[in-house]
Amino acid sequence: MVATIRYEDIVQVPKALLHDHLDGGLRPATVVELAAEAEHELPTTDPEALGRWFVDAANSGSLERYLETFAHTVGVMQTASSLRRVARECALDLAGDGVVYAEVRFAPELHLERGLNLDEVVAAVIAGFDEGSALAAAAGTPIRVGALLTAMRHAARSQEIAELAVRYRDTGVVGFDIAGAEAGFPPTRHLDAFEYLQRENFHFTIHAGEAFGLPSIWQAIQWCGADRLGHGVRIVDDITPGPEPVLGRLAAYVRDKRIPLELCPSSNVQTGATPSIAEHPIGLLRDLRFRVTVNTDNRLMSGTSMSREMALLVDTFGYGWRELQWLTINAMKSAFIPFDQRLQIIDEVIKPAYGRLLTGPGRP
Ligand SMILES: O=c1[nH]cnc2c1ncn2[C@@H]1O[C@H](CO)[C@@H](O)[C@H]1O
Ligand SMILES: [Zn+2]
Repeated sequence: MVATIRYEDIVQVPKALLHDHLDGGLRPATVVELAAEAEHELPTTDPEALGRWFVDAANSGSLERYLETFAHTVGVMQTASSLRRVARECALDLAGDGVVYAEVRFAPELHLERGLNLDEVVAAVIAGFDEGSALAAAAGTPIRVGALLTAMRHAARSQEIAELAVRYRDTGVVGFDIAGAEAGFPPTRHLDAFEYLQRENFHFTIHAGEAFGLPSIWQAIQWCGADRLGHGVRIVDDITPGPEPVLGRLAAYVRDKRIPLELCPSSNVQTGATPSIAEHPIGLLRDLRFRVTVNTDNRLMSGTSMSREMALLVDTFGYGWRELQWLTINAMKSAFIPFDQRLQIIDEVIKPAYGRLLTGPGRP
């Protein structure tokens, strides 16, 4: 089955992406140019070497050290024009990689160092997504990009960011998230924000079960009411392996309620959440039919793309088009846009394209 899937075909086929950080996806050349404008000092100003530096530095085995690399992206995203450019290029790069639907997240509170206010940050990013999407459509690779506003879990601005997200819900923001170091910063610190979002009938995901285990996932779901789990990969700690794996109560709840797991294979290896792609629990979680999705997390820090993450799964687990379609439909079902719009993308874009690959000449 592996031989029947070519990388170019993976790029062509429509993909949906739910977990991608704006400040983790800059083009290395853009970091270099923006750093020169901002007088921000980089480890190197050669774009190729810089791209390698990000991947090497992020290969630390620790989420905290992985997150240190963001100083060089957030540092050059402090003006409306730089934010707009980065967002425009993000939409274009995702569309060029065959992503038809993306939710891209960023933390407005990290972009206030040079005088922007929170609203200006959000407006600049949304303008960039809109520009990039219009250019992508003109180039024949249409994409829809929604923003998720992230609050940093070690900080104390989550209520404010949640209100900001709701304010922009009809103009490009589709949900809310918390991110940052997980150990020591439980999601319940931000309970007020989550309760506010629930009262507003808004959507949110929570980074949980990446650098910390089951208590974090349990709080995210049972205390905070998360719609989805950012990573959630440590849910396997509640599954006893064997020929007939046994699910604990939390794992059973997550599967029974179809709570989407935003798995990010390459990122999980870099932060030490799993030793290798081959040992990544995505194989087990798929076999057990959890609502698994595959994502990039930070394309710059992982030197990756949606197509590359899928190709890794094809190479490692022998996935074919059927599995890639399942992952894509899972992601689209789990998106934060209205149900009818999700269905439309599934029925009119995703299924026809995979259908052709599943039945085409030489295909299984
Ligand atoms: O995998 C991750 N886990 C937790 N936090 C992350 C991850 N990737 C990025 N960020 C954090 O999210 C902020 C907003 O995008 C980034 O600046 C980074 O600090
Ligand atoms: Zn993330």
